[in-house]
Amino acid sequence: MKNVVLIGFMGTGKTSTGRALAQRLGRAFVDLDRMIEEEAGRSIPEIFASEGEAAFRALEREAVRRTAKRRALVISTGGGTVKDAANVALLKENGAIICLTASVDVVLARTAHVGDRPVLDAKDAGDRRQAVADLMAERRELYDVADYSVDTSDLSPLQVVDDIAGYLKREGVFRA
Ligand SMILES: Nc1ncnc2c1ncn2[C@@H]1O[C@H](COP(=O)(O)OP(=O)(O)O)[C@@H](O)[C@H]1O
Ligand SMILES: O=C(O)C1=C[C@@H](OP(=O)(O)O)[C@@H](O)[C@H](O)C1
Ligand SMILES: [Mg+2]
Repeated sequence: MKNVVLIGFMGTGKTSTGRALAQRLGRAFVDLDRMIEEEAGRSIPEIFASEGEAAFRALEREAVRRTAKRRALVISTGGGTVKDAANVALLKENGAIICLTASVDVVLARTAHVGDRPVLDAKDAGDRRQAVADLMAERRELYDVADYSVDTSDLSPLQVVDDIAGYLKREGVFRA
C-alpha cells in the first residue's frame, strides 16, 4: 500500500488537509513537523531559535528516513522537506506525491501569524507579502516532483480532500 505524501509551500494546507484526508481514507496520519516536535519536546520555532535551521533539517531528514519506509500512511511534509533530494527520493519510492499550491495572497493570509514559521519570519524584512513571493519563486521548481497538484486557493479543506481522493481513486492508489 503506497503512502500519500503532501508537499507544497507553507500555508497551502498540508497539515490540516493531510489529517482530514487520512480520516477520509481510514489511514494513519503522520505530520513530519509534529513528529519532530513530539520527539524533541520542543516546538519548531524553539528548535530553530536554539539550534538553527541546519539542526532542524537534520531532524527532518531523520523523520523522513523513518517514516517513508512505512506503508499506507498519509504523510504531510513541511514546506522545506523537498529541498533535500534524498528526502524526495525516499518519499517517492513508496509514495504518491501530491503538491498543494495557493496564491501569494492566500498563503500570506494563512501564515499571517508571526512566530509560527521561522523561515518566513527570517525572510520578512518588513514586507511579508514580498517575503512570501520571493520564497515561493525560489522554491517553485522543487515542487515539480509531484505526481499531482491541487490549487487550494479557492477551495475549502473538504474540497481539497475530495479532489485528492478523486485522483487517488482514478489512479487506483487507494480504493478512495
Ligand atoms: N483550503 C483551505 N481553506 C482555508 N483555510 C485553510 C485551507 N487549508 C488550510 N487552511 C488554514 O491555513 C492555515 C495553514 O494551514 P496548514 O494546514 O498549517 O498549512 P501547511 O501545513 O501547508 O503550512 C491553517 O490556519 C488552516 O486552518
Ligand atoms: O518551508 C519551510 O522551510 C518550513 C515549513 C514548515 O512547515 P509548513 O509548511 O507545514 O508550515 C516547517 O517545516 C518549518 O517551519 C520550515
Ligand atoms: Mg504543516
